[in-house]
Amino acid sequence: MDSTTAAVQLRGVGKRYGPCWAVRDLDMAVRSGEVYALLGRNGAGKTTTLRMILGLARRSTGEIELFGRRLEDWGAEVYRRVGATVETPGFYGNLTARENLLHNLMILGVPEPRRIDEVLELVGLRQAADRRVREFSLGMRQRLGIARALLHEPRLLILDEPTNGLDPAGIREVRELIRELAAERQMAVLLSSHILAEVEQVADRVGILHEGRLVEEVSMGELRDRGRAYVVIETREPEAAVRLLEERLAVRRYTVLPGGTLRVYEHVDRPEEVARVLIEHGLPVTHLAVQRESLEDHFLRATAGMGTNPDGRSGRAS
Ligand SMILES: Nc1ncnc2c1ncn2[C@@H]1O[C@H](COP(=O)(O)OP(=O)(O)OP(=O)(O)O)[C@@H](O)[C@H]1O
Repeated sequence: MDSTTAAVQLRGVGKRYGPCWAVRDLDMAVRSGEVYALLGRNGAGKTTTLRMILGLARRSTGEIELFGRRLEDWGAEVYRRVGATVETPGFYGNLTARENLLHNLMILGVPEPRRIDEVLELVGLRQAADRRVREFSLGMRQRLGIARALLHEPRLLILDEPTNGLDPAGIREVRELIRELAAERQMAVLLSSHILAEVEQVADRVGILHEGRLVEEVSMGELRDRGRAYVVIETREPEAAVRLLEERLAVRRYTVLPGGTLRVYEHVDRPEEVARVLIEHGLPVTHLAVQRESLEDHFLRATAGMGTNPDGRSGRAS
């Protein structure tokens, strides 16, 4: 595999259950050293996508390649390269963490018990190695699940909702672990989540999945560096404000959000000019500031058809 080959590549992948498409026309790729998050509401098709990649669900259309080779052309050895927490069985509560992992090592046919200490260290559970799993908190179990997925040193890690049910400290630990695996071990990490704030902090790239389709792909680096700036204006008379800005400042690119908040994608370097025009004409402005588009903006626009106000009125930016 050369450095440009994706760890996982999907082309036109779809899954139909009866008349309904759970996933449709999905094109995406994850490379080594990259954390890619599939973000979507419940039922968007995230788990179905991960299951197809793992060969747990048969796809209806398209091609999936792992490390440059079609999924069908791989034998069982592909599972030496892939670790996952999708549909994995639970742990034996009356066994210790170490005993559980030893059991998994035997199933995997990896004759290296040393590896258990390494992965427990990696996920921060070394001290708890000899405690019974039934005494573990949810966060510890989640990390133990990731440890199990790492036992055979996979190059691609697939995590379904890895921070589900964790408290803030647990979320941070799992997030740091994921970042470390990608940055320091050059692993490709593909995860699913419905929690925007989480994804924003862990992913390099985010694919927004909505009703089975990938509606937008956002690079977090780009978003941080060059997020599109706009002037946000709150006024009780948004329609009048729009008319004024069109007339006086020749504003063309704007959006009126449901609720009346106005976003103007021009004059971001001169917001005082915008304020002056509105105030001079007696328009009551309660808030005016320059902001940048966040992942939340992208998500809302991509999944809720945001960009037009309830009357469908908007400028070119929407
Ligand atoms: N075995 C199945 N039979 C029929 N429909 C299914 C099956 N599995 C999933 N679906 C449907 O496919 C769609 C996508 O489900 P999927 O579980 O992939 O979504 P998700 O984004 O992972 O959501 P969640 O976070 O709620 O699991 C849903 O409408 C779901 O009802």
